[in-house]
Formats: sequence, C-alpha cells, structure tokens
Amino acid sequence: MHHFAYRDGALFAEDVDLRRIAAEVGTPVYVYSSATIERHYRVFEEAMRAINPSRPPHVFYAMKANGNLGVLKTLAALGAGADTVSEGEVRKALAAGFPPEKIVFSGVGKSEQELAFAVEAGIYQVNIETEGELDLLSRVAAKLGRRQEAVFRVNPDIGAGGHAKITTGSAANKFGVSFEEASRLYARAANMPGVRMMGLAVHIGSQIRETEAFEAAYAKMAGLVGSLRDEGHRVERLDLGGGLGIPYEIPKSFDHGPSLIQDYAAMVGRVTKGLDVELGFEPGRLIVGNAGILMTKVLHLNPRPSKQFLVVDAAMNDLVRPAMYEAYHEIWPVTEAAADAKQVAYDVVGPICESGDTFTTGRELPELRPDDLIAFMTAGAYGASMSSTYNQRLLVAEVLVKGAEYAVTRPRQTFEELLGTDRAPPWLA
Ligand SMILES: Cc1ncc(COP(=O)(O)O)c(C=O)c1O
Ligand SMILES: N[C@@H](CCCC[NH3+])C(=O)O
Repeated sequence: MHHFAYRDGALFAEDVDLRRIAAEVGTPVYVYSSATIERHYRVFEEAMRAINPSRPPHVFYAMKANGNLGVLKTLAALGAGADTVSEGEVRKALAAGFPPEKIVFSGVGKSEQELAFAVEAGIYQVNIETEGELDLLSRVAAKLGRRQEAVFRVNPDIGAGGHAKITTGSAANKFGVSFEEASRLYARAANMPGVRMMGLAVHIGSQIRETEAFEAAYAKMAGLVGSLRDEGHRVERLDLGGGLGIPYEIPKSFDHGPSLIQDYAAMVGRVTKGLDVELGFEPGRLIVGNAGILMTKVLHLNPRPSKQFLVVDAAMNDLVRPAMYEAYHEIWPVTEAAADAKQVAYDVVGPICESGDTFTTGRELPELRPDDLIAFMTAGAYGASMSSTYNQRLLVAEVLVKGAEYAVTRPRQTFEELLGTDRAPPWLA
C-alpha cells in the first residue's frame, strides 16, 4: 500500500501535486510519503507485537535503506529503534532522536573508533560478526569501564534474496560468525570483560518474498538458542534481522493484495513458540520502499532504427539499483496519459557516460516528449541512500510529504559543496 495516486490527471504524493514539487525543487528529486512510512511501520510493529504480547519485540529500522533525516524523525517519533552499520549511522540515528537504548550496531567490520563511539553513546546492543570483533569490543568497552550488551550474528548457511548480490545468509557470504563456531565463541565471551552476551542475531538476505528460507534459518537459530541454554548460557534475545521483500510491480490501485507480513508473523510465532526470548527485527526496505519515488524529467529523445532512447535527468548515480541488480522499477508519467495514448517502447537512460546507466530497456510507456516528468516508483529504499556524485553530478534532492504539506529534507547539493572539499597537492597548488 502506498500514497501515490492520480488525481485530476496528475500524480500526487498524498495531497501534493508532484508537478508543484518539480517546479519548486527541480529534478531529479526523491519524494517520500509520511503516511506510507507510518502505515508500514505500524502494520509491521503490531503484527510482531501480537506474536507474544507478554514479551514486546524491538523493531530496529535498518536505516541504510533510507537515512533521510525526515524519514528517520518520522520513525523515531513512532517509537521505532534503529539498526545501524557505521559510526556515521549511529551519529545520525542519535541526531534524529532515536534514544541510544533503541539502537543496535550491526556490520561486518567495525573499527576500534566506531565501537568506542557506540559504547560511549550507550547503545542497546552490538551485533558481533567475528571473533576479532569480540576481542576488540571487549578491550574497548573494558577500557571505558563499560560492559556492552551484545549478541553474535550467526551465519546459518541459509541464504535468500532478490539477487545474488543481496544474499547474506549462506556460508559463502562474508556475514556473521559460522554456525559451527557459535557455541565456542559464546562460551569464550561469557568470561570476557567489557561484554555481556545477551543472545543471537541472524539476517539472511534482502527482498525475500516467501517465508520458507526465513523459517529454515530461524528454526536453526531456535535450535542454537536451546543448545546454548543446555550448555548453561544465558540467551535472552533473538534478533531475526530484516529482509522482507516488497512488490515492485505495483498495480495503480491503492492496495496491492495480501501481505507477507501476516504470514511472516505466523511463521515466527510457530518457530519461536515456547522459546521465551525477546525478539528483535531489522526491517528496512519493507518500511520505506513503497514510500518513495524518484521523479525525473525527460531531456532528450534519441531515435535509432531499432529502438528509441529516452534520456532523462536522473542517472545511475541517483538510483543505482537497475544498473547494479538489474532491478525493476515501474515508471509512471506524472501527467496521467489518456487511455488511448500511443504506446512507445523506450530504453530509459541517464546522462552518465556508461552504457550501464540504463534504467530499463524496451519498456512500453505512453509517448513522451522533452520536459515531460516521469516517476520511478518504489524507490524509497536503497535509492538516495546509495546515491553518489559520479561524473561530478550533484547529490539528488529529497522531499518529505505530509498531507498537503511538503518539506525539502535534503536540498540538492550545490557546486560549492561538491567541489569545495577538494584540496590541491602543495606541489601543484
Ligand atoms: C544486518 C542487516 N539488517 C537489516 C537489513 C535490512 O534489510 P532489508 O532492507 O532487506 O529489510 C540489512 C540489509 O540487508 C542487514 O544487513
Ligand atoms: N541495496 C540493496 C539491498 C541491500 C541490503 C543491505 N543489506 C538493494 O537495493 O536492493
């Protein structure tokens, strides 16, 4: 479900005409809907809370999906926690108003400085991914006179995901300590200063739209909780990660059918029944994916004998998912096309000097002309957060809509900002 719909012939985000945003902020521009973010968070949180009302879960929003300050503040105000993966993310989560006791710090390679910052900030939990990191965290926290609560992220050797590049749970992937090592490491950690082991974490991949792989991985983790307890360890928490997928092929109606969330909640309830642990979740894409679009303007047409290129002002530096994962994003014209409009098959491309800067090939769209606006749908997750300045292009602007209001929550970068941080070497100054 999302809040982008046609009204009187134009595409609206909630009650704001996208043409107005294009005129006032320019293009390319990401536009996010507060109502969609709020709804997705609430539906997910309620479903997870219903699994075991006597032990409320933690929902840590995976802010790597979308770290826009307006988005973060919206979620912090709803009571969400944050899943972070760098010092920058911990700092930004704190700045956005997430209390430290609702922040977890995941990630494959955390540095001494990053761990020290997180421990000093008093965050809720560090998700340890290697034995070296356990040693480092123990040393860093002990030096600060702290005891940091932590869990081991375990690699269950069950991976899944919408693309090989976003599968994380197989033994061939770099993520987490190996399943076989978990018991030895847990026992070692129990006697170390500076850390208090609270449980386990798992995250098997992203854009997963069936519950089977989750279930297999979670069942393995539930078994591990049992055997660690049998060995005399305290296991209080089970962080089940994120990875729930969303429909990228969205019908133009408001609702898009039955939700994976209910099936997922039922499955988690089944697998963790009787375990008596505090559950944690780290959804990213599910919360923000359908809550954002990237609006871009047609610059030029480039007809060829065999095809028609549509050159737009957004490029792979603004939205890298099609180039990186062959990801599909629906394209909607901002001005609604007439039912009998001529359809043309376009290769939609950006201005970057790479053939890979292609959003789609042979896509049938109503005929378009220079200056027409189009929207890449379902671009709220891993869109702006993966943007870059490749080709010395300015970082894209971001806008948050709430009802009939909108705010520019990240202005388009300026050329002063883009070029101003460079330094010439002294011998060429
Ligand atoms: C540890 C961890 N948690 C949560 C997420 C969020 O994933 P998603 O956006 O697929 O829910 C990721 C990214 O896949 C991750 O690596
Ligand atoms: N960036 C990926 C998802 C990676 C998830 C991060 N752990 C995407 O756009 O689909």
